[in-house]
Amino acid sequence: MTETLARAVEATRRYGDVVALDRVSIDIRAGELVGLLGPNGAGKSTLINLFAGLRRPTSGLVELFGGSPRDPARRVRIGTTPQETGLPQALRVGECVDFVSAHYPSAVSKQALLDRFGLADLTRRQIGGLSGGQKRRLAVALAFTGDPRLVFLDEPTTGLDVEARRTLWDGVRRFHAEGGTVLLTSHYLEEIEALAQRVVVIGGGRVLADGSVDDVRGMVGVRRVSLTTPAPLPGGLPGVIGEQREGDRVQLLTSDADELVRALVLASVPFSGLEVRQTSLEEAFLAITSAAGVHDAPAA
Ligand SMILES: Nc1ncnc2c1ncn2[C@@H]1O[C@H](COP(=O)(O)OP(=O)(O)OP(=O)(O)O)[C@@H](O)[C@H]1O
Repeated sequence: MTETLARAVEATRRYGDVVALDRVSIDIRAGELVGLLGPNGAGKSTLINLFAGLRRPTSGLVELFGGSPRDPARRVRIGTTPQETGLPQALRVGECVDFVSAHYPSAVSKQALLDRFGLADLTRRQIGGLSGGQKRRLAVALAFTGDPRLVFLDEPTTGLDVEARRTLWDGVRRFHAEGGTVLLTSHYLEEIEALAQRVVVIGGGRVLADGSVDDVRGMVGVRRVSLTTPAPLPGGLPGVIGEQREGDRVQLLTSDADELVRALVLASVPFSGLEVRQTSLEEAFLAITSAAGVHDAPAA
């Protein structure tokens, strides 16, 4: 059986009256690339902090490599990039990598690391002079310095332009292809779809869905039915949970596409250009979180 690298069993974390995580159970197995998806305040960072040994659960169990996440011998085998990082402004990029490498028994090659994250040209630049996106890429690269088995990335590409985001994705994919395990949070659904094999949807401190990208889409079973009609649509169409019209083009989100199309035909709605397709992960995500009464929408 595949080894479990990180595990939460019925883990709850409170901050005063706030229940940030509510009896969460999840296993992260060796070789997985898991996307953690959820609206603001869902508990994503709290879960990473528990796994990384930065916080303790109020109740329940959290394990890293089969033991306490607070044990330095275990923590040295993980890499993390928190949501916000403070880098030493006066150091050069290369010096910063050397500084972080010195904390690990087996650091990766500096050149290879900087190449992998598109930072090789910046080795001699002072960190204070880097752009926001360059600093973010460095912060993410530093998570990989100590040759970790497991990496936690909390919104790794926030604030990056499309090209920088893709460079970073390539770096993460390479690590994963070489056997590394990754748990990443993201508000970019495109990112989760591009990188993750497994998606855990979390909302209001609870796990709402856990499966492949396709499973999560399928779980809500929502389909998008598009058609062109000049006529107004009759009321009470089966399973419709959303409707948008632009001119004569109508988009319907429905939980039962077959019944909906039958009803349109029976009502003699004059339509053309019928299309039925799977929803995006974003639509599935919104359906899951709204069904669970989690109202915060994900940031764009
Ligand atoms: N140190 C803290 N003290 C008090 N409340 C906290 C603390 N850290 C987190 N919380 C609360 O716990 C809940 C979960 O926060 P968390 O940061 O884990 O969510 P998140 O899913 O990472 O959100 P975001 O997407 O906005 O980063 C929120 O209600 C937050 O306000």
